[in-house]
Amino acid sequence: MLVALYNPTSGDRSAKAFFENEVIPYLQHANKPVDKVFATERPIHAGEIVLELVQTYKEDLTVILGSGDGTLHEIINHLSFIQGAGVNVPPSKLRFALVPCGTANALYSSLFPPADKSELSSTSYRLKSVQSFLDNSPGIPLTLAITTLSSAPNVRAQPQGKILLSAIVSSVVVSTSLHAAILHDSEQLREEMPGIERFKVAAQQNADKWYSGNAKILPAAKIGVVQIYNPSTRSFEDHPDCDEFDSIVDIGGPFAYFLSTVNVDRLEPAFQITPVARKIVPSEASCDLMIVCPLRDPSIQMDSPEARTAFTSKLWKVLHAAYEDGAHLQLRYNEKGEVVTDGEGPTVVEYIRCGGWEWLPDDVDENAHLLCSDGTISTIEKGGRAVCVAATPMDKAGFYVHV
Ligand SMILES: Nc1ncnc2c1ncn2[C@@H]1O[C@H](COP(=O)(O)OP(=O)(O)OP(=O)(O)O)[C@@H](O)[C@H]1O
Repeated sequence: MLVALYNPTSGDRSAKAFFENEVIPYLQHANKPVDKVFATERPIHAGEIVLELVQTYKEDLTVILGSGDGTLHEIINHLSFIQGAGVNVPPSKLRFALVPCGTANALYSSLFPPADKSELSSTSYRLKSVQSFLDNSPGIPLTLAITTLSSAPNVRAQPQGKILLSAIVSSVVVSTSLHAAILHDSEQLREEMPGIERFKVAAQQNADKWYSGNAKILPAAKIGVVQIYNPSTRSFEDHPDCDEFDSIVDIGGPFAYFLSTVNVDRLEPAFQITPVARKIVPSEASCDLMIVCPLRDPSIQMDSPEARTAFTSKLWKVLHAAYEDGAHLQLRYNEKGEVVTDGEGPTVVEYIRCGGWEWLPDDVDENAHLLCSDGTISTIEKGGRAVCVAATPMDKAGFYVHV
């Protein structure tokens, strides 16, 4: 069963025209006509359509999906939680050929890195995953990041307790701190600013915020240690705080940036925030974690309003460098705390490869309670925490993308 499914409201709303004029005729010419075409009519609809198809056609289903990352996120979550509690990834393989129709298309542009900006709008570029499907590529399984939000321990102890755990499955990004704050605030601005300028305004609103909490970094199962990227050798090493007796790494805040990805090295075609993710391919399900802790800056001794203001320009340097082929990993502090591209000073960014992580926001810092999962914002309860774990797809199950 071959179906085309598109979200007509994704990105610049051109999915319908692109499917009618390009995708469907292309498949027809290749002697693989689609059996059915679906357009989503509302949020969650994509998940409902695919669930019904999976129940009927099981293994024998390929979806040509025209959307951004958000629609894929909805499908994955709808299928994963259909039994109410716990994660229940579909028991069979579900195959997708992706057609980028969204605003950012993080997954597509990571799997098919564009040579330059002009390539993004070319039909042949947008049909690369469809072409892989036609070429009978087996597809690659998506690693899933499963994030569980839990209540405070005292709430958990109450006998009449309500639902205490909720989980979200991501195939692109899970973040807290600045990235989550920008996604949260930009959503509130959507009405008055429909274009991408709302992200810039949200970034300005949050420019000098730090986020208080603690993180525990967990090793991937087979490697058994947390790994940290060394930009000098351009390779991963065992994290120095990790040994055979304690494989968990504790990182104390405050944090300016805390973002983890699976499957992708970028969140937009040029914004390579976890650039090593696809250069050094992980050998098992792992998250690539990009952290900026301002107190690594030798010129900052303590958290103060002046220190936060002074740090803003350094954080922008990091984020701008991510647009230059992921050059932020090479940035270091000199003795004066200036951000430089040479020397032996501490790296501005900590780039970690791990099996997962736990985020414990400080009760008093409301901003640290926001969590972004593929663009969806959740709030961690006071006293609660978020635990994110990368999951290995089983042999004959999971979500596959033609690449
Ligand atoms: N017919 C519809 N009307 C309104 N919203 C819809 C409809 N169909 C789907 N949606 C919603 O649109 C949201 C955004 O879709 P999608 O992620 O595909 O595009 P995008 O946000 O432009 O791209 P990206 O995630 O790559 O930035 C989805 O989360 C879904 O809930």
